[in-house]
Amino acid sequence: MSSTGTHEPPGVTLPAWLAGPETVRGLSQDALAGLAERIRQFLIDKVCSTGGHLGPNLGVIELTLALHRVFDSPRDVLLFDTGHQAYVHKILTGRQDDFDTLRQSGGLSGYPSRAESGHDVIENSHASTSLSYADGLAKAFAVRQEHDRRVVAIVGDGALTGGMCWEALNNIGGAPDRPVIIVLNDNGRSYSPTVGGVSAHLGELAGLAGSPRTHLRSYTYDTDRSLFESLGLSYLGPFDGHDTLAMERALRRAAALRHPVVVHMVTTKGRGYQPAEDDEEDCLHTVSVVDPQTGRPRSASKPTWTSVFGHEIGEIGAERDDVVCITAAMPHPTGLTTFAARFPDRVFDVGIAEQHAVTSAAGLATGGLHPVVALYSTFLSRAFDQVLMDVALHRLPVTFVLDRAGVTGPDGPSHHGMWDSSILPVVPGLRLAAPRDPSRLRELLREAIDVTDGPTVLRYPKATAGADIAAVYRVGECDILRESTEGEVMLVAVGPLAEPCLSAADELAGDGVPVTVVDPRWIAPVSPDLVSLARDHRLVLAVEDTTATGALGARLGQALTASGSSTRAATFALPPRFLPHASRNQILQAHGLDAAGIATTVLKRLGREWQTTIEPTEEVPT
Ligand SMILES: Cc1ncc(C[n+]2csc(CCOP(=O)(O)OP(=O)(O)O)c2C)c(N)n1
Ligand SMILES: CC(=O)[C@@H](O)[C@H](O)COP(=O)(O)O
Ligand SMILES: [Mg+2]
Repeated sequence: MSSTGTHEPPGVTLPAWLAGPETVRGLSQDALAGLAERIRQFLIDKVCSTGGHLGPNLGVIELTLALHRVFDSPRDVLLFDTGHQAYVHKILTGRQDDFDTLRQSGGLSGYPSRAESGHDVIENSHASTSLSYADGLAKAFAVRQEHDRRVVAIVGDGALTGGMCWEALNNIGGAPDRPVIIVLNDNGRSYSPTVGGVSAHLGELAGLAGSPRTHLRSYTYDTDRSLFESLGLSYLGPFDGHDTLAMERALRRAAALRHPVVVHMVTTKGRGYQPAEDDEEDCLHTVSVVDPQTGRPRSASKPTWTSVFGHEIGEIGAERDDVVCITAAMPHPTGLTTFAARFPDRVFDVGIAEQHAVTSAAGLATGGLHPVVALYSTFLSRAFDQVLMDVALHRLPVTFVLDRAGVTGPDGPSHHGMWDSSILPVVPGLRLAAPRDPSRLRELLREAIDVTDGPTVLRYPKATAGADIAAVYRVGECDILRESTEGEVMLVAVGPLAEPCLSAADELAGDGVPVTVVDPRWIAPVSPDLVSLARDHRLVLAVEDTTATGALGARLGQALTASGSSTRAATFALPPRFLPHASRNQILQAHGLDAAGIATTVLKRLGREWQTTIEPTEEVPT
């Protein structure tokens, strides 16, 4: 019985015989259509219960069936770009029974996973990589003389706005005898409608420039040259991406060419599920646990770090007409919707193109503006050189706002934003801040946009934004959140981990261990005030939601040693390895970054094996 008193329909099941790709190759067209519809209902039922990428996967049901009927995975290699649209591929490769565990600790990954299946290749969820993998695999098969193996990349129109795709196309098009089959899944959207000249060109090819590609113009590719043909590839299409038979014929034609080829499939994101098709924002790109009747969350969401940023940048935009914003195809997920609505001429969506976003921001700053580049932490990694050389070398005032910093959770190892705090501090002149609460986010954002001689960075997690935590007093840039006069232990609380650090300090005080808790606010470069505060303590532990390698604790230890201090400083952070998916709190607890774990670690570091009275929660596989 559901909370609304109605009877929830029994879970949708799939035929038990659907155990591998070979099981769909003999189906009649009618049976295929029936199976596609059952898969559609299965996805709606399961993903509304677990959360995940609903819209993208509903749009590739018929396409994935056609792929597995024409190609012989895993001998032929199917490469899913970004990988968020590989649920149907997982169903067709024997994993239908695991969907109740989707994106959960120890359960099915939301992306391809080599550990799950030999049919899976690209694990990372970072867009625009599939064509480069395809280029490399095609070269490998040529060198190894495995000429019967086909390389098939499935790339979205959004991913195709990423620069790596064009670097790969340059190579693929330059090798006419090295076949690569590129299946373009064109639904006209990234999250929002895909932007730029590439999208407009695809719209022309599909016959409907600039609008959702729901109908096809008859297009004979011989008459007009597509961009792809200009690069040396063949182009087939456009085809109806929901007509399995038409796509099978197209894919067989493509394979028979024995030449690099783009097969243009026009699909509808969220196909067959009205709440997704009607969702203007992003066609239910990613859903939390939602009501399958409406596609909407069952309970109201609480203010998040993203929403705090989104409101404040809107206020700043009204005060500072030199502030402009850049997004890499993610205006809503990064909180820029309000700013875009209020200042439509001062927000730029550059497509899934983070490297370009950063250097375009350098151009904006050179032109006298103060750009704010809003990205997910994990995606900034691919634009490190642009931050270092195009922004910092020129001492340009660009502010980066990194959402999803630290442990993200269900999206797994390629999404945890656990590298920025170690990579960015090597950039000369760059200043990195980690707000502990909404008030500090607003305060630090304003401090950042007031910096005129170099890059500034803010980082915060994918989480609800907790209550404000007042400082007892401030020393330079550092906030003293709790003071102990005995100078035994100092916790350096980085960002939102201030809250568990204070809880741990309360527990330790009860164990007779006095603890000072300091929030540095700016975590790079290391503040002299922080070094001075640390020198007055015997043990200093920096508690950080990031990889331990090169984190603040390590840099603080270096500074203390350089100052001749005997104070021991250490980092207490995540292990320097890829962490599998689970919830954010499960992962933080599993690595001791909750109050119980922090208290226990302090006692161990002090050589006192006392157990705290806070019971650590259950262990989860890490
Ligand atoms: C480098 C990078 N930047 C941003 C993202 C976030 N992201 C995930 S899916 C997506 C949109 C992908 O659009 P498309 O390739 O057209 O696939 P669709 O969802 O339409 O099937 C974006 C921007 C990402 N995964 N990788
Ligand atoms: C595949 C991808 O990169 C995004 O769709 C991501 O999964 C979204 O993450 P959030 O749900 O945290 O916005
Ligand atoms: Mg798309």
